[in-house]
Amino acid sequence: MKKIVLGNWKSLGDTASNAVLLAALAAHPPAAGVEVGVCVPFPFLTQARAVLEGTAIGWGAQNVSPFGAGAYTGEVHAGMLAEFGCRYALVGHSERRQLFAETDERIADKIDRLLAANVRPVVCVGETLAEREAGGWRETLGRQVAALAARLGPEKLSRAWFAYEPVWAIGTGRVAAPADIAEAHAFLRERLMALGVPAEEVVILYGGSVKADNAQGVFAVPGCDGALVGAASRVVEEFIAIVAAAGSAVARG
Ligand SMILES: O=C(CO)COP(=O)(O)O
Repeated sequence: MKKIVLGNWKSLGDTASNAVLLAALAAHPPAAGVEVGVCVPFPFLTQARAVLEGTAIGWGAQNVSPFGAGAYTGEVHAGMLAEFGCRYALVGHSERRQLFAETDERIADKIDRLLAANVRPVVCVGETLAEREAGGWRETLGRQVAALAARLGPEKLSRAWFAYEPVWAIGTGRVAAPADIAEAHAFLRERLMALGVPAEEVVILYGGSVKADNAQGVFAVPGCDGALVGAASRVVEEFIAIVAAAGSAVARG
């Protein structure tokens, strides 16, 4: 069993604080069976690569253009991410869906572009608090993955990773209960398989207020392949402790 820990730096950081964080990560290689990466703002890709190249730790972006190269002012296309050595790119984060009106169709196009450039899409899905309270979380997750499948088909979908990120748990300190994570992951896995993705290809992380003190619990959830960590990924001791917790989970089997 393998565990994945990805940091999402969001729109945070500066060259000086990144240098401290990246050096600490490079000095703490993950245990066998743990894959670690950081998704950084575009201007810091060069810095991340300079420190992490040659280590086991990968780097990536938090967004990508739904278009290729061309007259798309302000956009960064998948080929550029590939050139900068990105192993991953987040797609469809709830902050982008909510604040930048990203649609499932746009998200599908981004996934398509990333796959063509050999950059792993990490697709974020998750329900809002209102949807959970109304008992509609299954409908939201089902709609989100079905829309992607309709545009991409199962083969492409099987090459993406997913992150279950309930919107109400992001940046709130309110981590989802292990039972809720297990239930949502099982539901997503079953849906993806029903859409034609082979069981062994399904990778689902959990994201939402993962910290050093709850990471063990998250990694122990059946069917949870790892964590997508926001705020705590910007705190050296926190992120290193989360990576260590993933190592303990792998060792426990
Ligand atoms: O959005 C997230 C990761 O993509 C989670 O953010 P927090 O860990 O800060 O809640």
